[in-house]
Amino acid sequence: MKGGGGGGFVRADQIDLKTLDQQLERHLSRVWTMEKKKEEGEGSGDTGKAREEWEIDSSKLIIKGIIARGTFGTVHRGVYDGQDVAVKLLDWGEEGSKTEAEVASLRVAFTQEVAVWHKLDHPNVTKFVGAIVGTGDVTIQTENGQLGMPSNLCCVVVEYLPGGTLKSYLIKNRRRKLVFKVVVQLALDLARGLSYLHSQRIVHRDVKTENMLLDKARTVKIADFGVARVEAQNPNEMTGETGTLGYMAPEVLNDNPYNRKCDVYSFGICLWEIYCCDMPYPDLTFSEISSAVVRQNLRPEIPKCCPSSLANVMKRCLDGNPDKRPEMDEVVGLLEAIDTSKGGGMIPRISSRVASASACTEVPDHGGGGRFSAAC
Ligand SMILES: Nc1ncnc2c1ncn2[C@@H]1O[C@H](COP(=O)(O)OP(=O)(O)OP(=O)(O)O)[C@@H](O)[C@H]1O
Repeated sequence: MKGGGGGGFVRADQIDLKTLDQQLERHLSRVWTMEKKKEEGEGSGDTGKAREEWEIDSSKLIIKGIIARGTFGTVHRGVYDGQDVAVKLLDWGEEGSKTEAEVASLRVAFTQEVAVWHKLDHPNVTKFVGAIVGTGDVTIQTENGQLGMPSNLCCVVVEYLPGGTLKSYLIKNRRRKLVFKVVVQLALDLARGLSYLHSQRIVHRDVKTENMLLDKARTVKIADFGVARVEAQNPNEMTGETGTLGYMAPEVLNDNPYNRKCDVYSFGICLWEIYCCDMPYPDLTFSEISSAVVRQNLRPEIPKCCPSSLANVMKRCLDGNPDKRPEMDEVVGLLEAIDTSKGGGMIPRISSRVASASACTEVPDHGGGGRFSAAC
Protein backbone atom coordinates (compact mmCIF):
# COMPACT_ATOMS: atom_id res chain seq x y z
CA MET A 1 0.00 0.00 0.00
CA LYS A 2 3.00 2.26 -0.24
CA GLY A 3 3.03 5.50 -2.14
CA GLY A 4 3.60 5.05 -5.93
CA GLY A 5 1.73 7.02 -8.53
CA GLY A 6 -1.92 7.95 -8.62
CA GLY A 7 -4.25 5.60 -6.78
CA GLY A 8 -7.96 5.43 -7.40
CA PHE A 9 -8.80 7.63 -4.45
CA VAL A 10 -7.58 10.79 -2.81
CA ARG A 11 -5.08 10.12 -0.07
CA ALA A 12 -4.26 12.55 2.67
CA ASP A 13 -0.58 11.94 2.10
CA GLN A 14 -0.84 13.24 -1.41
CA ILE A 15 -2.16 16.62 -0.45
CA ASP A 16 0.59 19.13 -0.96
CA LEU A 17 1.71 21.43 1.76
CA LYS A 18 0.10 24.63 0.55
CA THR A 19 -3.23 22.95 -0.05
CA LEU A 20 -3.10 21.46 3.41
CA ASP A 21 -2.43 24.81 5.03
CA GLN A 22 -5.21 26.41 3.06
CA GLN A 23 -7.60 23.63 4.06
CA LEU A 24 -6.66 24.03 7.68
CA GLU A 25 -7.19 27.75 7.53
CA ARG A 26 -10.55 27.32 5.81
CA HIS A 27 -11.62 24.72 8.31
CA LEU A 28 -10.65 26.90 11.20
CA SER A 29 -12.44 29.97 9.99
CA ARG A 30 -15.53 27.80 9.45
CA VAL A 31 -15.38 26.61 13.03
CA TRP A 32 -14.84 30.11 14.32
CA THR A 33 -17.64 31.55 12.27
CA MET A 34 -19.96 28.87 13.60
CA GLU A 35 -18.94 29.70 17.12
CA LYS A 36 -19.45 33.41 16.58
CA LYS A 37 -22.89 32.75 15.18
CA LYS A 38 -23.77 30.58 18.12
CA GLU A 39 -22.61 33.24 20.54
CA GLU A 40 -24.70 35.82 18.74
CA GLY A 41 -27.77 33.62 19.08
CA GLU A 42 -28.24 32.98 15.41
CA GLY A 43 -28.54 29.25 15.83
CA SER A 44 -32.35 29.32 16.44
CA GLY A 45 -32.40 26.12 18.44
CA ASP A 46 -30.39 24.15 15.93
CA THR A 47 -27.36 22.82 17.76
CA GLY A 48 -25.65 22.66 14.35
CA LYS A 49 -22.78 20.57 15.66
CA ALA A 50 -20.61 19.91 12.66
CA ARG A 51 -18.09 18.01 14.71
CA GLU A 52 -14.76 17.13 13.27
CA GLU A 53 -13.88 13.46 13.59
CA TRP A 54 -11.20 14.36 16.09
CA GLU A 55 -13.36 16.60 18.30
CA ILE A 56 -14.10 15.11 21.67
CA ASP A 57 -16.76 15.64 24.28
CA SER A 58 -15.45 18.18 26.77
CA SER A 59 -17.89 16.97 29.42
CA LYS A 60 -15.91 13.75 29.67
CA LEU A 61 -12.62 15.54 30.26
CA ILE A 62 -11.14 16.19 33.67
CA ILE A 63 -8.06 18.36 33.69
CA LYS A 64 -5.65 17.94 36.57
CA GLY A 65 -2.36 19.55 37.55
CA ILE A 66 0.29 20.94 35.22
CA ILE A 67 3.01 18.55 34.06
CA ALA A 68 5.01 21.02 32.01
CA ARG A 69 5.00 24.31 30.24
CA GLY A 70 5.64 24.10 26.53
CA THR A 71 6.18 26.74 23.89
CA PHE A 72 2.50 27.07 23.10
CA GLY A 73 0.92 26.57 26.48
CA THR A 74 0.70 24.16 29.35
CA VAL A 75 0.57 20.39 29.48
CA HIS A 76 -1.70 18.93 32.15
CA ARG A 77 -2.44 15.50 33.40
CA GLY A 78 -6.04 14.51 32.92
CA VAL A 79 -8.64 11.81 32.52
CA TYR A 80 -10.80 11.44 29.46
CA ASP A 81 -13.64 8.97 29.62
CA GLY A 82 -11.76 7.02 32.28
CA GLN A 83 -8.44 6.97 30.40
CA ASP A 84 -5.27 8.62 31.72
CA VAL A 85 -4.36 11.41 29.34
CA ALA A 86 -2.09 14.38 28.87
CA VAL A 87 -3.89 17.58 27.90
CA LYS A 88 -1.99 20.20 25.92
CA LEU A 89 -3.78 23.48 26.53
CA LEU A 90 -3.02 26.19 24.07
CA ASP A 91 -2.29 29.47 25.77
CA TRP A 92 -3.93 32.39 24.00
CA GLY A 93 -3.03 34.76 26.80
CA GLU A 94 -5.42 37.18 28.42
CA GLU A 95 -8.15 38.61 26.24
CA GLY A 96 -6.43 41.14 24.00
CA SER A 97 -2.90 40.36 25.17
CA LYS A 98 -1.90 38.83 21.86
CA THR A 99 -1.87 40.46 18.48
CA GLU A 100 -4.06 39.06 15.75
CA ALA A 101 -0.99 37.74 14.00
CA GLU A 102 0.14 35.91 17.13
CA VAL A 103 -3.29 34.36 17.64
CA ALA A 104 -3.39 33.37 13.97
CA SER A 105 -0.03 31.65 14.20
CA LEU A 106 -1.06 29.82 17.38
CA ARG A 107 -4.19 28.70 15.60
CA VAL A 108 -2.22 27.42 12.64
CA ALA A 109 0.19 25.58 14.95
CA PHE A 110 -2.74 23.99 16.75
CA THR A 111 -4.58 22.86 13.65
CA GLN A 112 -1.38 21.62 12.09
CA GLU A 113 -0.62 19.47 15.10
CA VAL A 114 -4.15 18.08 15.18
CA ALA A 115 -4.35 17.53 11.44
CA VAL A 116 -1.16 15.50 11.46
CA TRP A 117 -1.57 13.68 14.71
CA HIS A 118 -5.15 12.40 14.62
CA LYS A 119 -4.49 10.15 11.64
CA LEU A 120 -1.57 8.35 13.19
CA ASP A 121 -1.71 4.95 14.80
CA HIS A 122 1.52 3.20 15.71
CA PRO A 123 3.00 1.71 18.91
CA ASN A 124 5.92 4.17 18.76
CA VAL A 125 3.81 7.27 18.25
CA THR A 126 1.99 8.87 21.19
CA LYS A 127 -1.67 8.03 20.72
CA PHE A 128 -3.91 10.95 19.89
CA VAL A 129 -7.21 10.84 21.76
CA GLY A 130 -8.89 13.97 20.43
CA ALA A 131 -9.00 17.72 20.54
CA ILE A 132 -11.30 20.55 21.56
CA VAL A 133 -11.57 23.70 19.51
CA GLY A 134 -12.91 26.54 21.61
CA THR A 135 -16.64 26.32 21.92
CA GLY A 136 -18.51 29.13 23.62
CA ASP A 137 -19.49 27.45 26.84
CA VAL A 138 -16.91 24.78 27.49
CA THR A 139 -16.60 23.91 31.11
CA ILE A 140 -13.83 21.66 32.12
CA GLN A 141 -13.86 19.76 35.35
CA THR A 142 -10.83 20.07 37.51
CA GLU A 143 -10.24 18.29 40.75
CA ASN A 144 -11.39 21.43 42.52
CA GLY A 145 -14.64 21.68 40.68
CA GLN A 146 -15.79 23.16 37.41
CA LEU A 147 -13.73 25.64 35.54
CA GLY A 148 -15.11 27.86 32.84
CA MET A 149 -12.80 28.05 29.89
CA PRO A 150 -12.25 30.98 27.58
CA SER A 151 -14.38 30.71 24.49
CA ASN A 152 -11.31 30.15 22.34
CA LEU A 153 -9.91 27.29 24.39
CA CYS A 154 -8.05 24.76 22.29
CA CYS A 155 -6.56 21.61 23.63
CA VAL A 156 -5.07 18.40 22.34
CA VAL A 157 -5.68 15.26 24.37
CA VAL A 158 -3.23 12.37 24.02
CA GLU A 159 -2.37 9.21 25.92
CA TYR A 160 -0.50 9.87 29.14
CA LEU A 161 3.07 8.59 29.16
CA PRO A 162 4.48 8.31 32.67
CA GLY A 163 8.14 7.63 31.82
CA GLY A 164 9.17 11.22 31.04
CA THR A 165 11.24 12.28 28.07
CA LEU A 166 13.96 10.16 26.50
CA LYS A 167 16.32 13.05 27.18
CA SER A 168 15.72 12.94 30.93
CA TYR A 169 16.11 9.16 30.89
CA LEU A 170 19.52 9.56 29.21
CA ILE A 171 20.55 12.25 31.66
CA LYS A 172 19.59 9.96 34.53
CA ASN A 173 21.91 7.32 33.10
CA ARG A 174 24.70 9.71 32.15
CA ARG A 175 27.23 8.23 34.53
CA ARG A 176 26.35 4.57 34.37
CA LYS A 177 25.53 4.51 30.63
CA LEU A 178 23.09 2.07 29.08
CA VAL A 179 23.64 -1.57 28.30
CA PHE A 180 23.91 -2.19 24.58
CA LYS A 181 20.66 -4.12 24.40
CA VAL A 182 18.78 -1.16 25.83
CA VAL A 183 20.56 1.23 23.45
CA VAL A 184 19.45 -0.80 20.46
CA GLN A 185 15.93 -1.26 21.81
CA LEU A 186 15.44 2.48 22.37
CA ALA A 187 16.93 3.25 18.96
CA LEU A 188 14.67 0.69 17.29
CA ASP A 189 11.56 2.14 18.91
CA LEU A 190 12.43 5.57 17.62
CA ALA A 191 13.45 4.28 14.19
CA ARG A 192 10.19 2.32 13.82
CA GLY A 193 8.14 5.34 14.82
CA LEU A 194 9.92 7.54 12.29
CA SER A 195 9.74 4.91 9.59
CA TYR A 196 5.98 4.79 10.15
CA LEU A 197 5.68 8.59 9.97
CA HIS A 198 7.62 8.65 6.73
CA SER A 199 5.42 5.90 5.29
CA GLN A 200 2.52 8.29 5.96
CA ARG A 201 4.44 11.09 4.24
CA ILE A 202 4.84 12.95 7.51
CA VAL A 203 8.10 14.74 8.22
CA HIS A 204 8.45 15.39 11.94
CA ARG A 205 11.05 18.15 11.56
CA ASP A 206 11.92 18.35 15.23
CA VAL A 207 13.31 14.93 16.07
CA LYS A 208 15.20 15.20 19.35
CA THR A 209 15.35 13.17 22.52
CA GLU A 210 13.32 15.85 24.30
CA ASN A 211 10.40 15.18 21.99
CA MET A 212 10.37 11.45 22.66
CA LEU A 213 8.44 10.11 25.63
CA LEU A 214 8.64 6.79 27.46
CA ASP A 215 5.73 4.68 28.61
CA LYS A 216 5.89 2.55 31.71
CA ALA A 217 7.50 -0.35 29.83
CA ARG A 218 10.21 2.04 28.58
CA THR A 219 8.88 2.02 25.03
CA VAL A 220 9.82 5.19 23.16
CA LYS A 221 6.95 7.12 21.61
CA ILE A 222 7.29 10.09 19.33
CA ALA A 223 5.48 13.14 20.67
CA ASP A 224 5.04 16.79 19.80
CA PHE A 225 3.77 17.19 16.27
CA GLY A 226 3.78 20.95 16.58
CA VAL A 227 5.95 21.47 13.53
CA ALA A 228 5.38 18.18 11.73
CA ARG A 229 4.20 18.51 8.15
CA VAL A 230 2.89 16.46 5.30
CA GLU A 231 5.88 16.07 3.03
CA ALA A 232 5.78 18.41 0.07
CA GLN A 233 5.78 16.74 -3.31
CA ASN A 234 8.06 19.46 -4.50
CA PRO A 235 11.03 19.67 -2.11
CA ASN A 236 11.48 23.35 -2.96
CA GLU A 237 8.30 24.00 -1.03
CA MET A 238 9.89 22.80 2.15
CA THR A 239 12.38 25.31 3.41
CA GLY A 240 12.93 27.36 6.51
CA GLU A 241 14.70 26.66 9.72
CA THR A 242 12.57 24.34 11.76
CA GLY A 243 13.88 22.16 14.48
CA THR A 244 16.47 22.40 17.17
CA LEU A 245 20.07 23.41 16.57
CA GLY A 246 22.43 20.55 17.11
CA TYR A 247 19.84 18.16 15.65
CA MET A 248 19.32 20.12 12.46
CA ALA A 249 20.61 18.67 9.21
CA PRO A 250 23.08 20.81 7.26
CA GLU A 251 20.55 21.43 4.47
CA VAL A 252 18.05 22.78 7.02
CA LEU A 253 20.69 24.96 8.69
CA ASN A 254 21.67 26.20 5.26
CA ASP A 255 18.07 27.08 4.41
CA ASN A 256 18.08 24.72 1.46
CA PRO A 257 15.08 22.66 0.40
CA TYR A 258 14.78 19.50 2.44
CA ASN A 259 12.66 16.40 2.81
CA ARG A 260 12.16 13.50 5.26
CA LYS A 261 15.92 12.88 5.25
CA CYS A 262 16.27 15.77 7.70
CA ASP A 263 14.59 13.47 10.25
CA VAL A 264 17.14 10.76 9.42
CA TYR A 265 19.96 13.16 10.27
CA SER A 266 18.32 14.15 13.56
CA PHE A 267 17.80 10.47 14.30
CA GLY A 268 21.57 9.99 13.83
CA ILE A 269 22.20 12.59 16.53
CA CYS A 270 19.64 10.90 18.82
CA LEU A 271 21.36 7.57 18.20
CA TRP A 272 24.67 9.07 19.26
CA GLU A 273 23.03 10.50 22.37
CA ILE A 274 21.37 7.21 23.25
CA TYR A 275 24.63 5.31 22.88
CA CYS A 276 26.79 7.86 24.71
CA CYS A 277 24.13 9.00 27.21
CA ASP A 278 25.53 12.43 26.71
CA MET A 279 25.00 15.69 24.84
CA PRO A 280 26.69 16.36 21.56
CA TYR A 281 28.82 19.52 21.27
CA PRO A 282 28.64 20.47 24.98
CA ASP A 283 31.20 23.24 24.65
CA LEU A 284 30.01 24.97 21.51
CA THR A 285 27.61 27.86 21.17
CA PHE A 286 24.61 27.60 18.87
CA SER A 287 26.22 29.66 16.15
CA GLU A 288 29.45 27.69 16.36
CA ILE A 289 27.49 24.47 15.96
CA SER A 290 25.56 25.61 12.93
CA SER A 291 28.48 27.04 11.05
CA ALA A 292 30.76 24.07 11.82
CA VAL A 293 28.08 21.50 10.87
CA VAL A 294 27.54 23.20 7.54
CA ARG A 295 31.06 24.35 6.69
CA GLN A 296 33.38 21.94 8.42
CA ASN A 297 31.22 18.85 8.41
CA LEU A 298 31.25 18.80 12.21
CA ARG A 299 29.63 15.71 13.72
CA PRO A 300 29.64 14.30 17.24
CA GLU A 301 32.64 12.06 17.74
CA ILE A 302 31.72 8.39 17.82
CA PRO A 303 33.52 6.69 20.69
CA LYS A 304 35.95 3.92 19.79
CA CYS A 305 34.09 1.45 21.96
CA CYS A 306 30.96 1.80 19.83
CA PRO A 307 30.37 -1.43 17.89
CA SER A 308 30.95 -0.87 14.18
CA SER A 309 27.47 -2.18 13.38
CA LEU A 310 25.97 0.76 15.29
CA ALA A 311 28.68 3.29 14.43
CA ASN A 312 28.01 2.68 10.73
CA VAL A 313 24.32 3.45 11.16
CA MET A 314 25.22 6.72 12.92
CA LYS A 315 27.69 7.70 10.21
CA ARG A 316 25.28 6.95 7.40
CA CYS A 317 22.44 8.87 9.06
CA LEU A 318 24.74 11.85 9.61
CA ASP A 319 25.91 12.02 6.00
CA GLY A 320 26.04 15.62 4.78
CA ASN A 321 24.31 14.55 1.58
CA PRO A 322 20.65 13.78 2.34
CA ASP A 323 20.42 11.43 -0.65
CA LYS A 324 23.13 9.23 0.81
CA ARG A 325 21.34 8.86 4.15
CA PRO A 326 19.37 5.65 4.45
CA GLU A 327 15.58 5.61 4.57
CA MET A 328 14.23 4.98 8.07
CA ASP A 329 12.92 1.55 7.14
CA GLU A 330 16.46 0.57 6.13
CA VAL A 331 17.70 1.88 9.48
CA VAL A 332 15.15 -0.35 11.21
CA GLY A 333 16.53 -3.35 9.33
CA LEU A 334 20.13 -2.45 10.19
CA LEU A 335 19.31 -2.07 13.88
CA GLU A 336 17.32 -5.29 13.95
CA ALA A 337 20.36 -7.12 12.56
CA ILE A 338 22.66 -5.99 15.38
CA ASP A 339 23.74 -8.72 17.75
CA THR A 340 23.37 -7.41 21.27
CA SER A 341 24.16 -10.65 23.06
CA LYS A 342 27.84 -9.84 23.53
CA GLY A 343 27.46 -6.36 24.99
CA GLY A 344 29.08 -3.32 23.44
CA GLY A 345 27.55 -0.50 25.47
CA MET A 346 29.30 2.79 26.12
CA ILE A 347 31.99 2.51 28.72
CA PRO A 348 31.46 4.83 31.67
CA ARG A 349 34.20 7.31 32.41
CA ILE A 350 35.95 7.28 35.71
CA SER A 351 36.20 11.05 35.91
CA SER A 352 33.25 12.87 37.38
CA ARG A 353 32.46 15.25 34.52
CA VAL A 354 31.43 13.62 31.28
CA ALA A 355 32.54 16.42 29.02
CA SER A 356 33.03 14.45 25.86
CA ALA A 357 32.11 10.92 25.02
CA SER A 358 35.08 10.45 22.77
CA ALA A 359 37.52 8.95 25.21
CA CYS A 360 37.03 5.46 26.53
CA THR A 361 38.54 4.18 29.73
CA GLU A 362 39.65 0.85 31.06
CA VAL A 363 36.41 0.28 32.98
CA PRO A 364 34.96 -3.07 31.96
CA ASP A 365 31.91 -2.99 29.73
CA HIS A 366 28.55 -4.36 30.83
CA GLY A 367 28.28 -7.66 29.08
CA GLY A 368 31.90 -7.77 27.87
CA GLY A 369 32.57 -8.95 24.35
CA GLY A 370 35.62 -8.07 22.32
CA ARG A 371 34.26 -8.37 18.82
CA PHE A 372 34.21 -4.66 18.04
CA SER A 373 36.30 -2.55 15.78
CA ALA A 374 38.47 -0.82 18.30
CA ALA A 375 39.42 -1.69 21.80
CA CYS A 376 39.02 1.17 24.21
N1 LIG B 1 1.61 12.42 26.47
C1 LIG B 1 2.30 12.92 27.47
N2 LIG B 1 2.42 12.25 28.62
C2 LIG B 1 3.15 12.76 29.64
N3 LIG B 1 3.81 13.93 29.59
C3 LIG B 1 3.72 14.64 28.47
C4 LIG B 1 2.97 14.19 27.35
N4 LIG B 1 3.08 15.09 26.37
C5 LIG B 1 3.87 16.07 26.82
N5 LIG B 1 4.26 15.82 28.09
C6 LIG B 1 5.14 16.66 28.92
O1 LIG B 1 5.03 18.01 28.51
C7 LIG B 1 6.26 18.49 27.99
C8 LIG B 1 6.03 19.44 26.84
O2 LIG B 1 5.30 18.75 25.85
P1 LIG B 1 5.38 19.10 24.31
O3 LIG B 1 6.82 19.12 23.91
O4 LIG B 1 4.50 18.20 23.57
O5 LIG B 1 4.76 20.56 24.37
P2 LIG B 1 5.03 21.77 23.42
O6 LIG B 1 4.16 22.88 23.87
O7 LIG B 1 4.89 21.35 22.01
O8 LIG B 1 6.52 22.07 23.81
P3 LIG B 1 7.78 22.37 22.94
O9 LIG B 1 7.32 22.80 21.60
O10 LIG B 1 8.46 23.41 23.74
O11 LIG B 1 8.56 21.07 22.89
C9 LIG B 1 7.04 17.23 27.64
O12 LIG B 1 8.41 17.44 27.69
C10 LIG B 1 6.58 16.25 28.71
O13 LIG B 1 7.28 16.48 29.90
